Amino acid sequence: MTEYAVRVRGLRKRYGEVTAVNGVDLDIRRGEVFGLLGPNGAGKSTTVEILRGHRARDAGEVSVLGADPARAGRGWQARIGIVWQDESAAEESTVQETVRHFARYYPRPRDPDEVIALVGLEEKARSRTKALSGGQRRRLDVALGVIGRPELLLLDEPTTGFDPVARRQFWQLIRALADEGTTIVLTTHYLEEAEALADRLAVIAAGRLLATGEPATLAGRGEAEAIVRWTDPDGREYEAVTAEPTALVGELAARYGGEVPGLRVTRPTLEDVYLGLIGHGRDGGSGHGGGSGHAGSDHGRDGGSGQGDDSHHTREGSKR
Ligand SMILES: Nc1ncnc2c1ncn2[C@@H]1O[C@H](COP(=O)(O)OP(=O)(O)OP(=O)(O)O)[C@@H](O)[C@H]1O
Repeated sequence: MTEYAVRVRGLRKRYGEVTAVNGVDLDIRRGEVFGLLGPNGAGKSTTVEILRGHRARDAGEVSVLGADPARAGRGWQARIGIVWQDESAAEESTVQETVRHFARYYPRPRDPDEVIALVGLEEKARSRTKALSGGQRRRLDVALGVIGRPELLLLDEPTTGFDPVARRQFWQLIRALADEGTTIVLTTHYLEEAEALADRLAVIAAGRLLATGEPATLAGRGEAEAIVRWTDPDGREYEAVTAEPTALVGELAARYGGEVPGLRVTRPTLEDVYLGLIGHGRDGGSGHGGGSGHAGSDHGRDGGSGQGDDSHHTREGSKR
């Protein structure tokens, strides 16, 4: 058994004139929760479909659970669970019948009633699937994805349409599956979901990999300086970028004789880093790389306004 559940090298896929995947490399370790982020049309679904063997590639090497998806057989397929975008059709059969039916396809399925409870559909177990709400149907999709006790679970935007409580229940389920050793690859547009679940992330745009890493350190986020904002009693807003926010807050507290008016101290969020990577950072720039930490921001470039000292880059009247 190799250390990796998924290895991809130089993956390319075109649809006519459109290059959907343009030379992507991925290494996803066994037992890892791996998030794929990227704007609409980035190539995420295409990549996941190729990993599953549902789509042929034009070039590159792909190994999933030790096999090439283009040539792997039924035994290999049974080791993989999937939750696709808009998958389930409205049916006359009930939730329970549907889950039991799918369980029969697998050699070592989970208990269908347990799975129904895991996805929070107990009260709907006897409802026809056509009577489910959009979010409930999505939960059924998740149930069908995990019923076969997969070694690798591929989830394409699994929580679209979930209410906030359902989303958190789903996160618990994913963490429980990860604790059991399931490798999980998920695409999502919810950055808080990526942050909550993923051990590592890849950001792709226009079919190319822009960055990979842990959510806390992606694209220099770990070393990024803090932004300290405050409002002068005369109403002017200030912000300073500093590696030593505590020291600056101490200086400000001394200057204002106690409470610093309108004080806020922030570090770049995953969203800041993501937007910087895909070229929609705070400066609206085209920053691909985000090596500065505040990916796409212009902090620290236009020096002081007289407030603060050389260790903090301060400017006045900034706005988000
Ligand atoms: N079956 C298809 N035929 C032609 N073009 C396609 C097909 N599927 C995807 N594409 C194109 O390939 C590109 C990548 O699409 P893909 O669905 O992989 O993106 P995505 O990152 O999953 O997007 P989203 O976040 O919107 O789901 C897009 O430009 C899309 O229009």
